Amino acid sequence: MRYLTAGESHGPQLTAIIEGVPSNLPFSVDKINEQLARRQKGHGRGRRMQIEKDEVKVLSGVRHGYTTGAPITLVVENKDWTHWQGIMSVEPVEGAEEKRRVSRPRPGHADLNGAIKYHQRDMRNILERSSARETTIRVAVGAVARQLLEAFGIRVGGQVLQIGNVVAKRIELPLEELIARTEESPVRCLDEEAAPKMMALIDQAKEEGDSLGGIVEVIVEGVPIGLGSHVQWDRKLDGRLAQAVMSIQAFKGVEIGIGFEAAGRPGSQVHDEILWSEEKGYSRKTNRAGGLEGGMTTGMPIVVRGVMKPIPTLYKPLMSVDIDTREAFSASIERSDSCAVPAASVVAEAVVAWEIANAMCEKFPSDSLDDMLENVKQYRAYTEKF
Ligand SMILES: Cc1cc2nc3c(=O)[nH]c(=O)nc-3n(C[C@H](O)[C@H](O)[C@H](O)COP(=O)(O)O)c2cc1C
Ligand SMILES: C=C(O[C@@H]1CC(C(=O)O)=C[C@@H](OP(=O)(O)O)[C@H]1O)C(=O)O
Repeated sequence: MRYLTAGESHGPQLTAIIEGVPSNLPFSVDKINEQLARRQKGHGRGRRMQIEKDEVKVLSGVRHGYTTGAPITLVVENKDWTHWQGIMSVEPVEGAEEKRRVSRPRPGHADLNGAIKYHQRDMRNILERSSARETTIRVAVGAVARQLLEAFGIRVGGQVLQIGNVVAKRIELPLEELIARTEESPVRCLDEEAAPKMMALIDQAKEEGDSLGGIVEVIVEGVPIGLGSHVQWDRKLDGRLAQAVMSIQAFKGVEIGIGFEAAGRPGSQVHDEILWSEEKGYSRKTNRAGGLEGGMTTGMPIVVRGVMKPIPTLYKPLMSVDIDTREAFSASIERSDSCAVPAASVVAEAVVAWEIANAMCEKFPSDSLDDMLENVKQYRAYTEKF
């Protein structure tokens, strides 16, 4: 499978075309909207989230509730566009190019590098596309991937493990329960002591005109052994997951399993001993590898974490240089999120779901769900007996 997204933050809509989704997959628009709504929640978001109410339109590739195998087109409209029509107009509009022109690059954003690279003197032409508004449509794409994974009993959940300097206890629960409980938390955190502290810290940062980042974790359960491959660098599933998570706006680090902690531990406390039983076949005593060895799934839960930097737009302004005058200025802003870690955890789940669904389609014949179900069933029986 593959997909592309298009659309600007304040343009009329975001669009994705997904190619290669197996035919005959039961397809629910409501399930996509559920994921879009999850992404819009979370303590610390700015005024834009009060304007938007993200809902998907499906324009192709689905008929009478099932995929047909043809490319699927997803669209989410930007409600804010009504306020930006002239400024974002495709056709020239008199005077509009000067209105909301951006000549002052924001530190921590794509503005300056993009302007230089693409020969733009109005940095709006960069920021409109680099904005994390684009994560909306990636969550919609991920929601399609989730529906494919569901057909094989593969579930994806996640939690927030850190916001600013508040570190949560990592609580292990059956995945269904974890998914239900994180929905109840405005910061998507299961640690009941840490969650209120995270919220208070976000409020404090907002008051002080500052911003916060954090750590999110994604867990995938029910994956067969052997997705991905050790034979070529770009087929290694751990590498592909890292790229997917790192591609989320503001993500600066990724780890799988115990990740960075492995550096300080002796090997005896890193590697997972192999077990075999009549009922389960092969498994691991522990899951420090986070479900991946040699670029392939081990059949244990996949555990991926990502670090999000603090939001770069600050009400407490940082210094920059105006590209017209080359004079220093201190940035002024109208609105921004103070913390988007809870929202980003939903985005991380979506991009991970996509990579796993894609790996499933590579491993098994995937023109139709019928082919795929049959093959996965046979393969699972084979791995249990191996
Ligand atoms: C869900 C989400 C919401 C974000 N909201 C904002 C925001 O309101 N203001 C802002 O300056 N950056 C925001 N960002 C981060 C920027 O989009 C990102 O830092 C920027 O595009 C530069 O890219 P880089 O940090 O990946 O290098 C958000 C990121 C995510 C994932
Ligand atoms: C719109 C979304 O996030 C936006 C991401 C973003 C950025 O610079 O990345 C900046 C803000 O947009 P605006 O400048 O319009 O207030 C966020 O609201 C969204 O998540 O749907």
